[in-house]
Amino acid sequence: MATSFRLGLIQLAVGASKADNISRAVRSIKEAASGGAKIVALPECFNSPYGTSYFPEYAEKIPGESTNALAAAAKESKVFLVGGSIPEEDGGKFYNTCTVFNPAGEMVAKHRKIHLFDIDVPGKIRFQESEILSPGNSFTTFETSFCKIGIGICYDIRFAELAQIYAKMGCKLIIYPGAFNMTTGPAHWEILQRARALDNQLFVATVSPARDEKATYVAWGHSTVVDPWGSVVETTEHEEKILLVDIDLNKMEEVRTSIPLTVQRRKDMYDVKEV
Ligand SMILES: O=C(O)CCC(=O)C(=O)O
Repeated sequence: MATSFRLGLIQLAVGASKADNISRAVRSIKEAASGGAKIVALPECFNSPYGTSYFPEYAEKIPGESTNALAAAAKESKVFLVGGSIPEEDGGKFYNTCTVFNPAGEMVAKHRKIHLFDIDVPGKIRFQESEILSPGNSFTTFETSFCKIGIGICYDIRFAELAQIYAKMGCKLIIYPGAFNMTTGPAHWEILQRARALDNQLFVATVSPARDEKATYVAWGHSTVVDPWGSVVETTEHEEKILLVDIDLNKMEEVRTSIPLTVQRRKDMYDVKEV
C-alpha cells in the first residue's frame, strides 16, 4: 500500500442553482485530479444553500442527479471522491448525506450525519437541523489504496467518541465535510480538528463551502488539514479554492512511536457510570 498521496479539498462556492453547483463541483474535481489529487473531497451541502428551508426543495434520492454526476466525475478522473453532502430524501424522511465513490465510479460508502446541528447561542445563532432532518445511525469508513478513511459531517466533529471509534477501526484519516458559521467558526473550527487529530494521532481534513456574505447561513470557510502531531498542514481563508495537500502517512507511525498513547491507554479504568 502506498503511504503517501495528494488530497484535494474543494472549497466550493455554492449558490441557489443546483445545476450550477453540480457543474462547478464536477469541474473542480477534474482540476484537483489534474493537480495530482488521488482523493478529492467536496464540502457539506455542496449542491444546495445550507439551511433547513432549502433541504426539502433540493433533496434527492440516492442515486439521483447529484450523486450520478459525482459517480461519473470520480470515474472520469480516477479518484476516490468524498462527495461532501447533499440533502437526501428516503421514505419521506430527509437526511444530510455524504456519498463516497471509488475510481471506478462505484459508491463505496454513504454517511448520514449522525449528530444533528441543533444549537442556540443567544443573540448569535440558532439552528435546528432536527426540525427537518433525521439522523443517521451508522459509522462510515471505506478502504482506499492508501489507508482506511472515516467520515463525519460537520457537527459530528464535536463528538470525540466518533473519532475515537474511527481510530479504533484503523482509520488514518477522518474527513469532515462541514460548514461552520461566523460565530462557531472562529471559536471552534480549528481547535476541534486539532483536538480530534491529536487525541487519536491521525490525520483530520475538513472541507467547507466558500463564504457567501449574502447567504442566509454564512459559512466560515477555512478548509484545513491537520496531521497526527496536531499541526495544521494546510489551511485557507474563505474564498473559493482547491487545496492540494500532500499526506505522508508515515507521520502517524512516527507520532505513535514517539508518544505511544495507543498502548498506554488504561482501558480497564474508563468504563465509568454516568451521573
Ligand atoms: O458545530 C458547529 O458549530 C457548526 C455545525 C454545523 O454548521 C453543521 O453541523 O452543519
